[in-house]
Amino acid sequence: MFNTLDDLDPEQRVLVRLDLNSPVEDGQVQDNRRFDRHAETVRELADEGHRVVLMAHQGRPGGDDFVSLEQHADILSGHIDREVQFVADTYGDEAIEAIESLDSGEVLLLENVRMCDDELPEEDPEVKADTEFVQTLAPHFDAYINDAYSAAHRSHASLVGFALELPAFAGRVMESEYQANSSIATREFDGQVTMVVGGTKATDVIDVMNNLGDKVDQFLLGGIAGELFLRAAGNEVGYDLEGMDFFDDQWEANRETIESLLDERGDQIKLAVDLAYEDQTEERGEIAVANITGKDRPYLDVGSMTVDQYDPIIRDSEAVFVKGALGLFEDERFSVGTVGVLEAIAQTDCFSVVGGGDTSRAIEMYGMSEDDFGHVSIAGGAYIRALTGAPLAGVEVLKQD
Ligand SMILES: Nc1ncnc2c1ncn2[C@@H]1O[C@H](COP(=O)(O)OP(=O)(O)OP(=O)(O)O)[C@@H](O)[C@H]1O
Ligand SMILES: O=C(O)[C@H](O)COP(=O)(O)O
Repeated sequence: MFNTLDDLDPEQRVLVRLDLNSPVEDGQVQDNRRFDRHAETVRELADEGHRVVLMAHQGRPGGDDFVSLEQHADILSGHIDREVQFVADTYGDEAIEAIESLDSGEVLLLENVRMCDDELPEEDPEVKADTEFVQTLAPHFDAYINDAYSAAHRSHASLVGFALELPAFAGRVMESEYQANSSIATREFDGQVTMVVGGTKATDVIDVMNNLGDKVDQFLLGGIAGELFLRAAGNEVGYDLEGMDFFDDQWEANRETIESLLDERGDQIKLAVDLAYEDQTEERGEIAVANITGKDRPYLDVGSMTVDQYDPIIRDSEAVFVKGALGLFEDERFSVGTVGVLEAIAQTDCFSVVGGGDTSRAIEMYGMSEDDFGHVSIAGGAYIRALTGAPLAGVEVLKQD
């Protein structure tokens, strides 16, 4: 399929693309699971005595989180227990000097690749390979390693250009993410396959249903997306109240598609039977969907009866995939749905993949162990594409014929 670190010659000068894109609060880069995961690849390369040069991005130009990678070097250093040098340059003289001064087993992080003009426009790999950025850096290396699975849906220079100029390899994160996340599209399961879909984006849920309808036996819905399906089924939910902008635009754009999905795949689609809200005393209240008569409050989670209905379906499944949260789990009062399904998955020995940048955070937040899941993805946009079988530009260029 593609070459991995097992195929790398000894003592190489390696250029490694990671995805260290992180939340930034008041200018402070927040440590997160991406550092921990990529640490495995970086540690292995350094332990093997390669000269390790890392590339990554942070934020998008113009955004508050578009910052230097200096803090990332410190955070990563803590995860691999060795120094990560940093140079505030990507392919200028300063960067080249730092690269050329590296010794065996040393690690250097270059500046945010999105600060280079050549990085961002989405173009074909051949065009990216021909940029000054790639043409200047590539001759200083023996091999290119892409570990940035979660950014691999972007056809940017650091993700697709170097693979055409240097022998290319998949890092450990790339390998494991690719195998797990593509499995629903590529693998046959003996028993029932269940997909838990929620979150805020109706189009993600629609894409998954359109592409995987024949592979998945049951879709268990929740979240904002689930409310839109409930509304299409004739319930008085899924409306924006003052100050909200979750529903109206999505309803207008997706109403017909949702209605036809309910018509065509109604047997496979399980909707919430009750929902949770914040009551007058700021506690969690619950109401059966059948008893909702007015558009008077936002719903923030699926209810406990819904969790009771979803739980046995999960326990009877051979494989369970999760995309998107069933409620606003960041607030403990509205974590019941998301945590309920995750606990059911953790307690069974089904094959499972939990993804979505936000959703997988619930595992750590509520004290569950990643070891109880088959795979917990660190990808967002790349995960939904992989689920639906869409190719990822950064993976395609790694593939061997
Ligand atoms: N009823 C709800 N009201 C408000 N927010 C909700 C509700 N249900 C789910 N959410 C929010 O949805 C978010 C997850 O949605 P999203 O569609 O972004 O899914 P994801 O797949 O985890 O993330 P991403 O696609 O960004 O990687 C959670 O942070 C959760 O708070
Ligand atoms: O955080 C992510 O999902 C990836 O790093 C991709 O970032 P992007 O959406 O800014 O390209």
